[in-house]
Amino acid sequence: MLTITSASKLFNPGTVDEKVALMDVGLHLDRGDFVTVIGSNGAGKSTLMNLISGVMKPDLGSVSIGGTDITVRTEAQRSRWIGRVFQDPMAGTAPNMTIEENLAMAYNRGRKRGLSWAVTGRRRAVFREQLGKLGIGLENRLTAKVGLLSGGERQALSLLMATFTEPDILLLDEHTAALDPARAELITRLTETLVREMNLTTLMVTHNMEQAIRLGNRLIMMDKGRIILDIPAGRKDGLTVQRLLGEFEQISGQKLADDRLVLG
Ligand SMILES: Nc1ncnc2c1ncn2[C@@H]1O[C@H](COP(=O)(O)OP(=O)(O)OP(=O)(O)O)[C@@H](O)[C@H]1O
Repeated sequence: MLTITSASKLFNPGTVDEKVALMDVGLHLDRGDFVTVIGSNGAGKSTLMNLISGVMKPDLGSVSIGGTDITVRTEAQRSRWIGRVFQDPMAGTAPNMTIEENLAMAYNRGRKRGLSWAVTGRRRAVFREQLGKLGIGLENRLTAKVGLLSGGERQALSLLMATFTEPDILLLDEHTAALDPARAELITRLTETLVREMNLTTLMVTHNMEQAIRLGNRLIMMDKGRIILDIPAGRKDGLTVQRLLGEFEQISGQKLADDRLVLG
């Protein structure tokens, strides 16, 4: 479903600020794979997500979805295939628009320009049904401005909007990190349900190692722009944070110096 081939990305090349964000990264996800991504600060996780979503292009290498090379396509052109939820609950939704207007926008994502964002009676029924799945009462607040929702409610809506059109790839960029533990757990459960029901091919960046172990069928660890560990479904069972830290030390020859990652 998703194939990244030999992707490299360098920032500020040839200057004192040169940073290797990705170095010769190869990754293939089959349809329905749910891959969690961990790694220390600056490991290249966000850059990887940005290359897939089209926010930036690799200096070398390629990205393809479903066999189509999308390396040079813009972010807007890719939006029909890709749904993304960011860490910041404010990022995925338009605060001055109502819940139903936001959903109409998500519904039209990647479709022909000029289509109306009008909320028809039929669409409203679909929106109500979809929102009902979240189980937090948003289906009764269709005309509420999104700016009035709590962070957790907004993130639940962002998640629904990102998955609404059953994208080929779902990118979750530390999407529970800014929430309190109870809301984070709610969003995690919703994520699991939506991914499972739609069999979505998913890449989820998280700083929470427990979460990375518990969720999904595969785990990758990044360090200094490379994928240094790729743990497939069978080997994930029985994995512990301690063992993961041990593997990191063994491969990189150093202790993991990122408290946020170690402590979760
Ligand atoms: N726009 C940019 N300009 C210059 N350097 C950048 C830019 N974006 C990222 N970098 C650098 O590239 C490297 C990888 O950054 P990236 O944000 O992908 O890491 P990350 O794994 O997401 O880190 P974190 O967990 O801290 O968010 C880092 O050294 C970072 O400083």
